[in-house]
Amino acid sequence: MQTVVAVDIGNSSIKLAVDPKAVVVVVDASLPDEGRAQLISDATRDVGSRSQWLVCSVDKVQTEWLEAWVLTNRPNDSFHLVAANEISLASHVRDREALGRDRLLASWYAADQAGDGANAIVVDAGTAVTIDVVLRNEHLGGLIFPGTATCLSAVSSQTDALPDLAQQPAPELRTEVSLGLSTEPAILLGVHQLQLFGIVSMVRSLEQQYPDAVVYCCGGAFASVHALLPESWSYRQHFLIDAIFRLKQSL
Ligand SMILES: Nc1ncnc2c1ncn2[C@@H]1O[C@H](COP(=O)(O)OP(=O)(O)OP(=O)(O)O)[C@@H](O)[C@H]1O
Ligand SMILES: CC(C)(CO)[C@@H](O)C(=O)NCCC(=O)O
Repeated sequence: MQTVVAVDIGNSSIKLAVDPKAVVVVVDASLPDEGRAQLISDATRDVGSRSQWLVCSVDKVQTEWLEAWVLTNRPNDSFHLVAANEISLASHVRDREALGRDRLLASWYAADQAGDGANAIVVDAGTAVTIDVVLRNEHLGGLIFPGTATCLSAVSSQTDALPDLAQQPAPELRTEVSLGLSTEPAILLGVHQLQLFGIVSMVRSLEQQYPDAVVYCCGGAFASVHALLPESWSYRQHFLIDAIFRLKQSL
């Protein structure tokens, strides 16, 4: 059987897996070309030729780079970019092509996982955070706002005194709001708690409006805080990768 390499290209990382049960390899998009190429080459070393790369992307430059890498290094493979019309979920958004492919795919998969036409809310906390609502198998629309690292860089570039802490590790968070005792912890706690508590309160409001919605959370920013999410929410670290393997079954 043909191997599928599932690839999720975001603005901060390329994630790929060669099997639904395989470890997902996360390649930092800011690495130099050789570094990214090495990680991708290692991850696909044992994959047979004539594999199909099934790619969901929101970053054109990374996509063109990866496609060129596959063409040069694995010329017998095929490279398929998931198109909006391959995702069978109606959406109320005005321009379906402009809707992030990751949002459309995650919404379709959330509805699939919730099952039986159940309502779903999907939160993807990456470079940008997105929250999308699916009601009775229709995507209603969503929200987009800057993610943690994006906020940390922005608050530094827009001020004179604040350092850029985008590369700093996440502080330990609790269910109550904690205070910082100097500038750096004040910024880190402020931004990380803004993300966590902002997401929780907006999604709780959506849950009131759309009762019985199943909530799915994914994206890099949940890596260190998913234990603090409401218990009924489902944290699925690599939701988009799972969605690509599921989509393959319906193509
Ligand atoms: N261990 C961590 N703890 C907290 N936040 C993290 C951690 N690792 C990554 N992040 C955050 O997650 C972001 C990257 O997440 P991810 O790789 O899911 O983004 P992406 O899919 O490339 O972005 P997008 O889909 O928005 O284009 C980083 O910008 C950073 O804010
Ligand atoms: C918001 C991001 C960056 C999140 O990955 C992506 O979904 C995107 O580039 N969206 C395009 C705009 C939109 O979804 O309306």
